[in-house]
Amino acid sequence: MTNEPLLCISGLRTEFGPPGRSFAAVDGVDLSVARGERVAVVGESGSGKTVTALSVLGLIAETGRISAGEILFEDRNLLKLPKHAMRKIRGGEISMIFQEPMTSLNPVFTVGDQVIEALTIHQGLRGRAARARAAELLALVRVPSPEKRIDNYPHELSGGMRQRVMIAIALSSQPKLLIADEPTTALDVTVQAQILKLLKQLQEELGMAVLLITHDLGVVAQFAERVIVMYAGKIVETAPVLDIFRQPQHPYTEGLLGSIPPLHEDVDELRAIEGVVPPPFAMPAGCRFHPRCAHARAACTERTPPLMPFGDDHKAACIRHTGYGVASG
Ligand SMILES: Nc1ncnc2c1ncn2[C@@H]1O[C@H](COP(=O)(O)OP(=O)(O)OP(=O)(O)O)[C@@H](O)[C@H]1O
Repeated sequence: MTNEPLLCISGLRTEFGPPGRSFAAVDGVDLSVARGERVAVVGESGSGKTVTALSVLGLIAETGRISAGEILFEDRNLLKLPKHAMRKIRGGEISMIFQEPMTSLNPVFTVGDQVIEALTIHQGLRGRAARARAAELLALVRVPSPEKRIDNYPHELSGGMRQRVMIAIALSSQPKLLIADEPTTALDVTVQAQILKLLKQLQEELGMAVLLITHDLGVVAQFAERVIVMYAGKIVETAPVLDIFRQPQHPYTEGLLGSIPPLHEDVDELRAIEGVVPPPFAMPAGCRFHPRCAHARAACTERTPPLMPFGDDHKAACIRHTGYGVASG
């Protein structure tokens, strides 16, 4: 990994709903990914992880819009690019994989056809050269007997194999950044671990950066170098992966850690955080986590805490450690 930024998001605000009655699903997010870095964005359902990723990819639904912020990819501001230039970057320099490989693959074409189609679009490859490269890509993602598997239809493959094919398609353009949104959630635990291991190996072999989105801190531990914790449309903590597990600073991060099942213990009940993420149209004032937070005081209901430093590359948006004194924003 180098420290040179590849993706740099600042002040991102993404809204949905009609003008005048819109609400922000992502509100003031600053996030960067360095070349060759593995970053995970973690948070419960509804915290704005997917909307952040879709904002980068220029794939926000028509009912939504990016109303503030900048998204720099290398030296290009993606929010200012013409549509055709953005289409070239998406699936090209920035690739993505999603949760459900069965719905992403077309059931009426062989997996080979689908890898070849991606190679034709992004690399201009056709015919025998495209087929040979498709087989190479299947081998790269460790699909056994790629020469045979290339002629299989998606339903002839297991869920894990289908996700490998999706990864092969995503890699066909030799992306600089791979965005993986819950790539292992639909898979059983053993296959999940294999896919995460594969993604990590590929990231190291190919040197691309990976932004992985997950609600699962177990996945974060297996994969990430740096972690971004999101809650209710905002980043509440960001730190190197070990710091997140050893010295979490935000009560929300502590809550997420409390809901990981211990590896070698039988537990009757996981300590999930009580309550749910508020919907974007009903955000509480002040710290958005305060209604669910055991440490909340009056100050927490009044002002939104900014991200404050807690050591090298470690920031959290909580005023608990300041004696509830420092709050701005
Ligand atoms: N097209 C849309 N129209 C209206 N609201 C939306 C739209 N897409 C997302 N939202 C809202 O934005 C908020 C953030 O959603 P997002 O999908 O980013 O959360 P997430 O953290 O990725 O959770 P999940 O893991 O469930 O996808 C949610 O409250 C969601 O309902």
